[in-house]
Amino acid sequence: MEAADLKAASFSGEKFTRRVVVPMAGMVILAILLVLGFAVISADGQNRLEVESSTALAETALSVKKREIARNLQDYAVWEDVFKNLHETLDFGWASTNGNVGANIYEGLGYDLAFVLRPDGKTVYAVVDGVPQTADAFSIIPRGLDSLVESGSTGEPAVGFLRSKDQLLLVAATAILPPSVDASTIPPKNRSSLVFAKALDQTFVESISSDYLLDSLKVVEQEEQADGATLPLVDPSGKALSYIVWTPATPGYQFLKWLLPPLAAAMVLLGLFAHQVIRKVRRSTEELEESARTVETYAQTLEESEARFRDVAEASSDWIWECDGEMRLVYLSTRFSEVTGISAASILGKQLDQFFMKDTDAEGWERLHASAHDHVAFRHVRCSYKDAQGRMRICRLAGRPIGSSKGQLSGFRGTATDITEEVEAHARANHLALHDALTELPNRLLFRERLIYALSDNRRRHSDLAILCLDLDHFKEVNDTLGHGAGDVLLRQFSARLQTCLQSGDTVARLGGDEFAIIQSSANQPQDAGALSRRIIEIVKQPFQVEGHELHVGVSIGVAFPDHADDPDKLLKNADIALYRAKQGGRGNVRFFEPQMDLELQARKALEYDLRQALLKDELELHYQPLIDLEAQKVSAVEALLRWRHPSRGLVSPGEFIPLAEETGMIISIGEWVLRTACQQALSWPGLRVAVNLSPVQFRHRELVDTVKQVLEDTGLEPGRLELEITESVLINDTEAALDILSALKGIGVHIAMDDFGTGYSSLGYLNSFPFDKIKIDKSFVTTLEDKVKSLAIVRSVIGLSESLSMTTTAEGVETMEQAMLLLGEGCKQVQGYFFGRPVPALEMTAFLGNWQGFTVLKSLKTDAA
Ligand SMILES: Nc1nc2c(ncn2[C@@H]2O[C@H](COP(=O)(O)O[C@H]3[C@@H](O)[C@H](n4cnc5c(=O)[nH]c(N)nc54)O[C@@H]3COP(=O)(O)O)[C@@H](O)[C@H]2O)c(=O)[nH]1
Repeated sequence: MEAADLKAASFSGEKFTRRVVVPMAGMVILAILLVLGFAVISADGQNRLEVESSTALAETALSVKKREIARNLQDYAVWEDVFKNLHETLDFGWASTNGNVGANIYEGLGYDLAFVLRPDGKTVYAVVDGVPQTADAFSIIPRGLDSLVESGSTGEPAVGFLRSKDQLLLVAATAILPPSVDASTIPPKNRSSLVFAKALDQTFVESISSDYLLDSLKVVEQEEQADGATLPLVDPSGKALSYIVWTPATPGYQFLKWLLPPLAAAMVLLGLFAHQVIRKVRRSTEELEESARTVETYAQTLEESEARFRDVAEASSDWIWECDGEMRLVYLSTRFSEVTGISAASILGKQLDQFFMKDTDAEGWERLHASAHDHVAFRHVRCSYKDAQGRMRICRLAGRPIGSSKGQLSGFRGTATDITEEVEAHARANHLALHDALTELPNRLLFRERLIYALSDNRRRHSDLAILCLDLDHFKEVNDTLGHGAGDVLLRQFSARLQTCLQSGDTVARLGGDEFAIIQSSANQPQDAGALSRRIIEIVKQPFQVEGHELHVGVSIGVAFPDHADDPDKLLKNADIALYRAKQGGRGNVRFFEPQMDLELQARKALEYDLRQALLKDELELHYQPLIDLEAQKVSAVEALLRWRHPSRGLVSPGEFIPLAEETGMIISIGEWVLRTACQQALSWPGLRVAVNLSPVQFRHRELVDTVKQVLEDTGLEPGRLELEITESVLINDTEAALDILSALKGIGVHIAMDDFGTGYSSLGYLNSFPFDKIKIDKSFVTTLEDKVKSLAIVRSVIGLSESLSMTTTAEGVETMEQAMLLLGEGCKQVQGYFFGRPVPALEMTAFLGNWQGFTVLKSLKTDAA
């Protein structure tokens, strides 16, 4: 059934109510009304029949009473004795004798009145309520009696209802005639009349009522009852004098009474039954509706799913294929031609494996054939085919057997998904995941994989293996000065040169930044690793041409062998440790890993950890060494020198931990602490300048100038009382930037001293370019001042140069009086050294300053010098 048909077939509860419940209820109500109507009409009919029959009965009763009175009257009127004693003569005695026309008329016959009227109408004899008397009949019955008497004079009794003064009477009158004489011989006008009257009193009415079963019969003046149970009592002229009324039986109502309860019960039952039926039908209808809806939903879902399937089939690169039992292609969806460019007709009829070819998935290919043989479904079988242009494409096949109606295999049906792009993308992603994008060399991941393989192979073949870690010297400077673009070019050129040094089977990888690594397989280790390292160092010595610049960089190499570790990560780490040591020993070096190096590295790490804690645990402190102004003969400054009081290591020399702090960057926070502490301390030594050493790392830090400003502001030390000591090395790499920083510092008002002058490049050009406030002659010259002519010459020329540039000269490391005398003689302005005072904690320095007797010493020195 179509969805639309189902929809049409189903109808809602509302419709059900309209189409089924309402008509059914209407019919039931109509039936009830009809039955009720019929019952009421029938009851009414019965009632009317009853009224009619009771009316007939009442008429009969009256007529019986009339006939009865007429017959009784006739008995007396046609009696010889009556004719003789009451017509021919009037024998009152005879008449009143009981048994004649006396009390017996009342007591025996029940008539209330009896009259004898002469032919002239005169009442000659009367019996009233059984009492014979002479009363006038017309006085008692004033109206209608005369005509009744006249009618009865014919000899036939005339009967009618007449009214006395106070009651209604049934009256009968007839002529008194002798039975022995032919009545016609006596003319009517000569006839006497006998009249009987019976009052329609309660007794009379009740007798009729009981005799004729006329319930509640009574005489009324007006016609009361509308239902017809009434009968007029008319006088001889036909005028209604009164009415008798009674309550007729109501068999109809009885019938209704009898009928209605069971009928009502039947109706209720019928109603309940109908309700139940309707409920059931309604429920069934709703269930039907629900199932119709479900079917409709299924149908709709099916339709949507079909549409979706069609859309997907048309939109995706998949195509649908079908084979017969012999695995010959018998159907190809339209997408086939669109994707492959091949006409379906040219392929149909071919075996499935004639079109599709085995690809890298050999196991899948076997599975495909096994599935075809065993009639089971298969999927994810990767295979290839040639498209219309002859290009090799890769696709993924899935199929399931199609059963015939007899349950036999009638073929296979499935999908083919072209995954060429996916495979290519995967390969690309794979390549990207395993190679360095800049140099195209294997990356760390691939290097590690190869190393794992090489190590397992090495174990198998017992061949020797070397791992080389390489790091370009001064690469950072190239990046910083020429930019990252130039750095990238350099890295590419370097990687190209590296590859020329390798043998086939070796792997070179870029591990990150300027860090490279090589896996060298050779039967002659460690000699070959050494030779390769030297080759690389040599080849890198050749200048690189980068963006118009000729760059001279070196390379440091660390080498490790599986002898010390055959775990790939450990091996690489060992090579890295060796590289670190190579760099420490000066650039352009090669170092082979030794277990000792690892221990040193561990020690260094422990020191690094402790140093990090030192700041937090307040283990750092400053010692101060005096600087003596020879001219003014006083202590003019103190140099702040850092000390680390370690709980177990003891007092650690800055020479030991400052390089580590510089390498790890901790020097920034340590340096700031030194600066702040020294400035704060200087406040307690008024008039003295405090000298603070700046590490090259600290000097290059972009926040140096701001930090200095902030510290001076926070501590309130006058800027002119702070002297910052820098070494020549800060000027070497980027002189201009360094000069900018120096100018900024000078701008704050602090003094700048060139420390350790003579140990580095000793470029006099720096002194010209930037007017330092002071030059500190390194202690190595002072120490050898007496022995080496060269030292004296250098000291002398530095002092001369300083003077000409208006700078102060400070000679460091003065340990003897001789050195001091010599320096004084050479015109040196300031001296510093153990001879005058060793670096001491602040408290001791305060005491030293208080006890300073230097003037006398200097004076004696001056005298000696003179
Ligand atoms: N960046 C920072 N460097 C600092 C800081 N504190 C010290 N240092 C540098 O550490 C190096 C070693 O310093 P130290 O062991 O304190 O040695 C200093 C003096 O004790 C020593 N000196 C002084 N007089 C003499 C002497 O007569 N003979 C002798 N053999 N040595 C002497 O010289 C060092 C001071 O040198 P200098 O700084 O060149 O004035 C050292 O390079 C310090 O610079 C710091 O807080 N930050």
